[in-house]
Amino acid sequence: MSPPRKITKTGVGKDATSRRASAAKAPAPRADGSAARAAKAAKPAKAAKLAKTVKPAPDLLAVRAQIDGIDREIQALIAERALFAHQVGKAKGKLAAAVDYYRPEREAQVLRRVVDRNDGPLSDEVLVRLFREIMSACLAQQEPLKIGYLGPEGTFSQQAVHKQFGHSAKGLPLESVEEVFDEVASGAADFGVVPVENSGQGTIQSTLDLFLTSPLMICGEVELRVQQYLMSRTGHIEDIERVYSHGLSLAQCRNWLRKNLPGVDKQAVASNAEAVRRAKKSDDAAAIAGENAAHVYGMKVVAGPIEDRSDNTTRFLVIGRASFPPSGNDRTSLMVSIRDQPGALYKILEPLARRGISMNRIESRPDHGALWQYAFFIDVGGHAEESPLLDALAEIDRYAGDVRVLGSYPLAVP
Ligand SMILES: O=C(O)C(=O)C[C@]1(C(=O)O)C=C[C@@H](O)C=C1
Repeated sequence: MSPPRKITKTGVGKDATSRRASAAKAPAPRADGSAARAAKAAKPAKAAKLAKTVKPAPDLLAVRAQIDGIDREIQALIAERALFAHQVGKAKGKLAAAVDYYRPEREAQVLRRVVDRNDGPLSDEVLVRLFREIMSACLAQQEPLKIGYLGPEGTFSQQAVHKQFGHSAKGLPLESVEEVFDEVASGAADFGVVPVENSGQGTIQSTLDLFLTSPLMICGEVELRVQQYLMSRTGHIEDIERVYSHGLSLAQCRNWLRKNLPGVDKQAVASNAEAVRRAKKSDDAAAIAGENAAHVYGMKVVAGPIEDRSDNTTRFLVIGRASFPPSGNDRTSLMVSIRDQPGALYKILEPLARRGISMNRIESRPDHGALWQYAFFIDVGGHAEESPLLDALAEIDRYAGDVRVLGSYPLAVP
C-alpha cells in the first residue's frame, strides 16, 4: 500500500516503465517485473505457487537488470517515505528535540504490520531489521537520537541499541548501567538501553535496583539472541591460560568452559568489550564476547557459538523520561512497595487476577528505604492508560497503595 504520491520527486514511474519494457524482452523470472508487489499481494499459498512457477534464472545479465530496476523502485519509494515522515514531523509542530519526535508505539505498529504481511522468502527478523533502519533514517532527518548503553563499543548492549533504534541513532558508550541511568536523567542521552534479564541466568538484580531510586520510565523492551564467541590474539586454543568476560557471559558458557578449558583461570570484568581489550594485550589470554567484538578489536575467533543454551536470549529495557500511548500490544512494569500487613501482596494481585490481567513476572527486592521491607517488580499485560489495567490500578491505588507504574511499552518485536 503506497501513500498518495503527491510529493514524488524521484520519477518512480519512469524507472518502473523502462524496467518493465526491458523485462518484457528478457525471459525474466517474474514476467510482470514487479517482484515486490507480487510478494506483497501474495498469501502464503500463493507465494509458494509463485515460487514453483519461477523458472530457473535465464542469464545473469537479464536477472541483474531486473534487480537494478527493483532497486530503483525501492530507492524512489524510500525517498518518498522519508518525505512523508518529514511531513509527519512537521505535523507534530515545532518540538524541542529529536526525542520529542520519537514514537515507539507507532514504530511497533509499523513493524507488526511488516511481520503480518511477510510471506517470505526473507525471515520476519530480517524484514523487521530493514524496516527499523528505514524508520531510524527517517527520524534522524530531524536530528539523530542519542542512546546511552553499557560500553565500550562491541557489547551486546550496543547490538540491542541498533536493534531497537537502528544505525542512524547515535550510541553513547558509557562505563556502567548506573551511568546510563544518570545520563538519561540529566538529558545528556535521550534514552538508555540496559540489560535486565537473561533466559538462562534470570534477572539482573543490579539493574532492577536502580529503578528503586530513579524517576525514569520504561519505554520499550528489546530481546536479543546472544551468541558467545571465544577469541584471542593468536586464535589457538592451546595458547590460552586466562579467559576474561562479563560474569554473566562466563555463566552462560560454564559447561563449555568446563569441558574445553578445564583449569584455565576465568576472570569476570565490567563488560565483554572490556574483556576483549584485556585479552588483546597478551597471547595467553582470551575473551568471551559477541562475534562483532572480534571484528571491532581485530581478534581471531577460537570457537563459537559456545553458550550452553542455544536459545540464550537477553532482554533489555529502554529507559527514558516520558511515557508513551498504547500500541495495541503492550506490557506494563509496576513497582509495588509492600507494608508489613497480612495479605498486602494479595490485595494488589487480586484486582489484577479478577480482571484476567496476565502476570509475566514477579520479583522481590529489598527496599532500600526500610529494613525488612520489600519492593515487588511485577510485569503485567496491557497498558496503564487502557482498561482493564487502568481500572485495576485505580482500585489498587484506593485500597492497597504504593504502586508505581514504571512504564507501559510495546512488546518486543522479533
Ligand atoms: O509516524 C510518526 O510519528 C513518524 O514520525 C514517522 C516514523 C516512521 O518513519 O514511520 C518515524 C519516527 C517515529 O518514531 C515513528 C514513525
